[in-house]
Amino acid sequence: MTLVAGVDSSTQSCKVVIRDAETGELVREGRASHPDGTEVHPSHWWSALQTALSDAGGLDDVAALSVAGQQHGMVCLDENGEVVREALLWNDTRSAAAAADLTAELGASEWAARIGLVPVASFTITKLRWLARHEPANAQRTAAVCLPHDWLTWRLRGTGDLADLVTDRSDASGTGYFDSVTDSYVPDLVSLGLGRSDVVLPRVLGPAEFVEGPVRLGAGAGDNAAAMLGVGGGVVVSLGTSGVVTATSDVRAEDPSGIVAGFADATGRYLPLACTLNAARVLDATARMLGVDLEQLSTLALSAPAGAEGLVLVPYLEGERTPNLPDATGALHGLTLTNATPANIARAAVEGMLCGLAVGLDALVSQGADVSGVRLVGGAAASRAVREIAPTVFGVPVTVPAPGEYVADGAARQAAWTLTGGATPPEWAGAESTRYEADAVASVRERYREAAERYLTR
Ligand SMILES: Nc1ncnc2c1ncn2[C@@H]1O[C@H](COP(=O)(O)OP(=O)(O)O)[C@@H](O)[C@H]1O
Ligand SMILES: O=C(CO)[C@@H](O)[C@H](O)COP(=O)(O)O
Repeated sequence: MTLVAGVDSSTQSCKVVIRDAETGELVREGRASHPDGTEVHPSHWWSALQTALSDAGGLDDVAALSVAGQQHGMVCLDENGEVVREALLWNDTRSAAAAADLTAELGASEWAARIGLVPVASFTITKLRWLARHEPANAQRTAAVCLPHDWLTWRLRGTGDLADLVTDRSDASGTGYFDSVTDSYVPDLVSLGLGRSDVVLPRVLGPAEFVEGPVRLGAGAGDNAAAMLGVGGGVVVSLGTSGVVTATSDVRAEDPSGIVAGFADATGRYLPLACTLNAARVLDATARMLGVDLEQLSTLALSAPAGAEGLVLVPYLEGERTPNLPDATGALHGLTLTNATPANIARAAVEGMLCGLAVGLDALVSQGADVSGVRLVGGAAASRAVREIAPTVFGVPVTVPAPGEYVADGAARQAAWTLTGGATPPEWAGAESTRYEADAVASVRERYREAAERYLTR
């Protein structure tokens, strides 16, 4: 049996799956936690990867490996390959003013037309602008810029040579300085961010291309592109730290409102995507607030009626990206003496988180996506309340693949692709799915829309 490994270096943890390259059957797996925070030294990802790999039984019998990871994080390296400063992650909003400036400088329509994105604080280019403005010595010392998954692939490769940095088209398309139609970096946009363009950027490998390391190393991917490869297509809603709605397309999305980002996928196509900053952690915070665990939160939420008797939770706990409100805070609206119960609060948290994602689904539809059903993945898809309430908010049937690590699975499938070559990835049997159907409750979204317009800033 030939084995392949897939890695998901995500915001909260590192997961490794080892699968049979031919059938996709899961052979073993491992995981390790990442530290909290939106500013993290990449060495933590490296030690978590080592732990997760050893937890998964190591790589001695593995033929190929690909790393998928959280998108957009800014990893700056000096000319010796040392990390210049802690990486700023996708959910670090300190570059919000830089994003607004960059958008104003070219105009939203030109950004959308040139690279399919309108800058928001998540994208790497805004972090480079922040660095140039606030830490000019670090900006000056930066000899190479890469993304979390690129850096891990490079460390695995082990040469220490900046010229050996590689990436893939899906993650490059989220930087803000890569054109996924011509598949090339845009030097004037690198300059617009960093103030200069004479930095090393990772070479962009094709979907089945590889480089040599301790094992064959695939190009890797952004986590959302890898999840799409892992579940095998459709409209995917992922409820991890971020809430993400994605589909696959033959054309790049160019949305001047910036709600839909025109990313690339991991197969040579495109991945229109809308992303919120507030998903699974809204439930973590609500459970903490109510003094219950996640299982009890789910039970409480399902014991309350749809609409939580008028309670609406607007979940902007980390600020928000969709809509672009980096300084907004969350709020609980509609409290009365009768509806102020733990059950209603739990229900409002689940509904509020899902309503935030439904805004993204609407935006995908307005970009031409056919949303007749969604596939639910990510940590919070393990919640029964989330699975059962999702169709009432989204208004379409929801299928939930068997619990698994779909980002790491997509990376493993890419690793297998490096062994088979060809235009398409190897066919692996899809996971068993459970389908959830329920009538849409339109009033939940209507009341959320009204509440979401009212928020306090930090
Ligand atoms: N049963 C559950 N109910 C609700 N949330 C859950 C449950 N199990 C895990 N989670 C949440 O899922 C999140 C981790 O999901 P994951 O997709 O791994 O995130 P990320 O990819 O951003 O690191 C955590 O916030 C965790 O609390
Ligand atoms: O910023 C985005 C997508 O644009 C996020 O989806 C990140 O890629 C982080 O993903 P998770 O760690 O939450 O899965």
